[in-house]
This record gives sequence, structure tokens and C-alpha cells, in this order.
Amino acid sequence: MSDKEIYRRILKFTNLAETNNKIDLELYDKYGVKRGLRNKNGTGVLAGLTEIGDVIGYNLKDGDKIPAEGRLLYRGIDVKDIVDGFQVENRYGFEEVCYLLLFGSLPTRNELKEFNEILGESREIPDGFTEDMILKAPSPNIMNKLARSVLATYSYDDNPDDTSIENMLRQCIELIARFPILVAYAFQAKSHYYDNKSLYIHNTTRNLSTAENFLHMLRVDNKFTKSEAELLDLCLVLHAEHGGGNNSAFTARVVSSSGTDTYSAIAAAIGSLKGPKHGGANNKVRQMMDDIKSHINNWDDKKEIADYLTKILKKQANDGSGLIYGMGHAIYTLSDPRAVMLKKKAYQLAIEKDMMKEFNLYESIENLAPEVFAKVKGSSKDICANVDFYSGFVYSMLQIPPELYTPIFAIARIGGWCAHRIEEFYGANRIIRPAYKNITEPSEYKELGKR
Ligand SMILES: CC(=O)SCCNC(=O)CCNC(=O)[C@H](O)C(C)(C)COP(=O)(O)OP(=O)(O)OC[C@H]1O[C@@H](n2cnc3c(N)ncnc32)[C@H](O)[C@@H]1OP(=O)(O)O
Ligand SMILES: O=C([O-])CC(=O)C(=O)O
Repeated sequence: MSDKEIYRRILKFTNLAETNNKIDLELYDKYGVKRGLRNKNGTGVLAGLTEIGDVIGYNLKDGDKIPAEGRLLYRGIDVKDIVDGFQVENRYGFEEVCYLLLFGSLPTRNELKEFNEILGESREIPDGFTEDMILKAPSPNIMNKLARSVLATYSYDDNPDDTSIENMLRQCIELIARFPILVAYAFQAKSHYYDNKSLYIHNTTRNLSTAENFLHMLRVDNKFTKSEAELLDLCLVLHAEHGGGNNSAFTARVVSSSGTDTYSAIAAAIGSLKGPKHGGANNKVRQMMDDIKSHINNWDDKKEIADYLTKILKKQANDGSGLIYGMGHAIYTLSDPRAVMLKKKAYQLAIEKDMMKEFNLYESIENLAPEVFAKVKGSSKDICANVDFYSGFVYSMLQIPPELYTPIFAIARIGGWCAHRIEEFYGANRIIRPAYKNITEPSEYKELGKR
């Protein structure tokens, strides 16, 4: 059968699939179902307890949501204080944050040293893995390759299904240590096999920080500056964790709750993070900005920008999704503290690199989007720039290519996912199994000839 014929038949089935998979949105109200596990006022349905991350975006007064500036706490400590703490001591912070997320308290100097040494030792990936699992099976998408590499790791692990806490911790620490390598090699394979570039497979290092090691593996000449590594380290710290309800952590928790192995749960979380409404939004912001730049004549003309944002919201421009990527959040209302910090960095870098024209365009979009959103959608929902809005701009100034924006998010978030897996497994210890109400009328099976 020709491809054309297959396509024609699929189109026919598409109409059926479309017609038979629509659920009348009013039924959600009728049966009291919380669509997207969200309450009427936009707050999330309470689905669990956690001690890992706390995301604060509003206050509740008599059941009403009162918008507030955003705050993010890791194990009860404000992420801003964590950042100030390691920066003032002129050291890297990501490993300290992973320790905090996994074990629940800040490490002493000696504990941090021991933890860093284990991470360094765990970077070594199994013999033959790079050749057989990465170079022989590249992917045009690094997140896809990362998920497949995590699943493939199962068959290189002598004890993959042992869910004792010590074995799970070993697997988690190895994944935290190896994500930068898996991402760097997946990127090199993609560049070589899909983009016709030379292949660079640099050996990993033991004594460098996670951020330094990643830049070392990524750059053709292994070179990077201290300030570049510090900037990447800050990005990793800011992306490491976001509570139990964010889509990828919740995915890791749902999958873990069935009792399955670490690799299955983490591969599923990677799949979630890849989505354009979650971690994939950072690359979508970059594509949207390219689209906006190519359609707007005067980047200083606020009306022209607002008109184009209106078109985006009406699904008449950009990718037709109707979304202004990098804007809006399920919890934050007035501000996402990570976006505030990344914006400051973006501003400093824009001055240094003579990119203020571009920075100003980002800022205009950030400022105009909420009012255009309110006007077009007739919604009183507060939307602010989220972590994905300025991160790509920052990465671009580190000469990091766009296809690595979301994988870098994963290199950071593996810390949070592992903490949530362990907490779900040992804290909650119940298979997550909500209910779905079936709303179809019962019908009879008919013989093939009588349909
Ligand atoms: C790391 C992260 O995951 S941060 C988030 C990254 N994602 C993005 O930047 C993508 C753009 N933003 C969004 O899609 C949303 O703001 C989300 C998914 C992040 C959060 O959404 P929520 O706050 O839960 O809003 P919810 O899904 O209830 O949407 C309410 C309405 O606002 C719309 N909306 C929310 N944000 C946006 C946006 N940025 N652009 C256009 N419409 C938006 C929704 O499409 C929906 O419209 P509808 O009722 O017509 O279907
Ligand atoms: O909390 C969310 O819904 C998404 C988010 O910002 C994150 O996971 O970092």
C-alpha cells in the first residue's frame, strides 16, 4: 500500500477519533470533576504531602486566591538564601542542593566533600554504553535520547529492581552524576549524525562541579570560564525542584507508586518535562521570539508588539497553539522568583554582550502579555513570566544551543525527581489510583456484518 493511501485511511480514522473522544466540558462541572486536578479558583487539588519543595504563589483568604510575589523553598529554606549562601562563599551550589533535596538537611563541609567525591566517581558510564546505546542509536531530540538512555541503563545495572533505600539511592546518585554526560553525548551524536558536524566525545572528569563538567564535555576545546560555570550552576540550582505537583515530579511519583524500578519512573518524568507546557517551554520561547522578531518591524513599538501577541493568543500566529510561551503558571501569580533572578542575569549579560535591544523586546513582551491576555481571554487570571521565559536568553549567551535548553532543565531536575521518588516510595507508600467516571451509555456488541 502506498504512503498516500495509508495517510488517506488514517485521515478517515482521524475524523472518527475526533468525534468519539470529545467530552462536553460542562460535564466536568455537573459531576464535580476537577479538570487538570484544579479547583474552581485555580488552586491545585491536594494530592499528597511532601517535605521537599514548597511553591508559594498566592495567599488564601476566605477561599479566595490573593495574588502574591512568588517564593520557592527547598526543604524549608528559601532558594534565594541558598543562592546567596554559596555565592558569598564563592563556591558552586548545585551539589549542595541535591544533597539537601535527597537527605533533607544541609551538608556539613565534610559531608559535602564526601558527596561530591561519590558524584565524581559515579560519573563513569558503563563500558560499551556510549558506543552501543548512544552512538549507534542517536536521536534528533536530546530529551528523547535521554529517556532512552535512562531506560537502557536498566540492562547495565546488576541490581535494577531492588527497591531497598540504599539501592535506590545508589541509582539516584548515579543518575544525578551521569545526566550531564548522557546529555552531552546525545548532543554530540545528534550534531554528528543529523547535522553533519564533527564528533567530539570528551572523557568525563571527577573533580569538576556538575556545571563545570557539563561545559567541559560540551565545548569542542573543553574550555570555559569560571563565570560561565557559575552562571550555569545558578541555573541548575534554580531548576532543581518545584514541589510534588509539577507535572514531571508528579509523573515520577505516580509511576514510582506502582513499585516499579527507578529507571522506569525517571524515564517517564523526562517524557513529561519534554512537553511544551512544562520544561519544553524554554525552547518554545526561543522559537516564539524568533517568530516575533521576524514579524515585528519596530521592536520598540509597544502597540505593534501587543497586536502580535493578540494574534498569538487568537491562534493566528506563531505555532497556532494560542500560547505565549514562558508566561503563566499554575501557582505563581505576580512573579516566579526564578524568573526574577534569571531576568537580572539576562540584563547583566545583555549589557556585557551588547544585546540590550533583544533584552528590551523580552521585557516588553513580559510587561504587555498580562494585559493582552486579560483583554483577549476576558480572564482575571494573573499571569507572570515563568522560569522558562528568560532561561533560554541566558543559555544563548553561554553559547548553548537551543536543543539543550530542556535537557539542561532535566540535568537539574533529576535531583528533585529522585527526592520525590524516595519520598513517594517510603513516605506515602500507596499506589496512586484516582477515579474516572464513565459517561458513555451502555451499548451492545454487534456482529461484524450487522454494523
Ligand atoms: C517549568 C514550567 O513548567 S513553567 C511553565 C512553562 N509553560 C509555559 O510557559 C507554556 C505557557 N503557559 C501555559 O501553558 C500555562 O500558563 C501553564 C500550563 C504553565 C499553567 O497553566 P494554568 O495556570 O494552570 O492555567 P490553565 O491551564 O488553567 O489555563 C487557563 C486558561 O489560560 C490560558 N493560558 C494560561 N497561560 C497561558 C499562556 N501563557 N498563553 C496563552 N494562554 C494561556 C490557558 O490556555 C487556558 O485557556 P482556556 O481556558 O481557553 O483553555
Ligand atoms: O510547578 C509547575 O507546575 C511547573 C514548574 O514551574 C516547574 O516544574 O518548575
